[in-house]
Amino acid sequence: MDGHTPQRDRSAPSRDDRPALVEARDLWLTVQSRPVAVNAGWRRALRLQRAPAPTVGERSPDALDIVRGMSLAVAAGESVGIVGPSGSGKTSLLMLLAGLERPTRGHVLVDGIDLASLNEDERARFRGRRIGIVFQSFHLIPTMTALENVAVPLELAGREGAFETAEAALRQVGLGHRLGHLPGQLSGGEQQRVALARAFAPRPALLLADEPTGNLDVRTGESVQALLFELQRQQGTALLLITHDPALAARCDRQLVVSDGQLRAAAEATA
Ligand SMILES: Nc1ncnc2c1ncn2[C@@H]1O[C@H](COP(=O)(O)OP(=O)(O)OP(=O)(O)O)[C@@H](O)[C@H]1O
Repeated sequence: MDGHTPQRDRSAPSRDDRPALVEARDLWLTVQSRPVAVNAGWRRALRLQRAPAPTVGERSPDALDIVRGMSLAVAAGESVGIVGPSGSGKTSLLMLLAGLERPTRGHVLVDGIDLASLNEDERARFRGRRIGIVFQSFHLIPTMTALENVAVPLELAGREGAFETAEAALRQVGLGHRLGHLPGQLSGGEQQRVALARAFAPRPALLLADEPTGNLDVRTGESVQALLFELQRQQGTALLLITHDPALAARCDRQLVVSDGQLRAAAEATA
């Protein structure tokens, strides 16, 4: 890893005393509530004064804590449903766990690796090998066929036989007959199946799913859910599933609730 030795820490137990696959320790994410940079022309036109930059270590008066001390441990193969009101910080948590957002404070360990100990390229490579992500709006590359959408990330991760693996993954999600079609030629449910094939093809240890059926009608959503849990169980993947649907969250081994930037067990949240 570029001569860089990531920190390994396997000491932290998850709730059932197995070493945690994912461990988030007291995560905070603070953003500025005002735009940081306003074009100088607009600034003059609007007669805005440049806000004085806070000195290092000083908290800006515009700081907004959108994640406020979240801690979490997920064991290998475990599924966790995360619910909570809109704007409470669910997607922000997922971005932190994926290493796509850097915590202002706290640490994320996946498979014993502290994501902060990796540089950006190493984090991207680590994600490519160990973490799959499924978004509500599919996030497929529109100019690539279904097969390319699954195969290219495998190739980029240096996998041998990327196209064969991708084809097998697409057959597994029932799309063996649509390999050469572009996302725009596929229905929403089919596009999400491609996204599932792409996420599971590298056999990740962790799958992060953000409202994976939020853009689908009820029937299509149910078939995508069934497929998601089938692949998760088959591969023994840990799953962190964000949803507004309590019935979908209830299909997971346990549920957590995000509220106002904090994370609680579902039972605590209703008590
Ligand atoms: N980069 C950012 N800059 C400023 N505010 C942000 C940023 N990212 C998220 N937020 C704010 O943080 C809060 C939490 O957002 P987040 O997307 O995590 O909520 P959520 O629980 O996933 O919501 P939803 O269920 O509607 O998707 C929101 O108020 C959002 O506007």
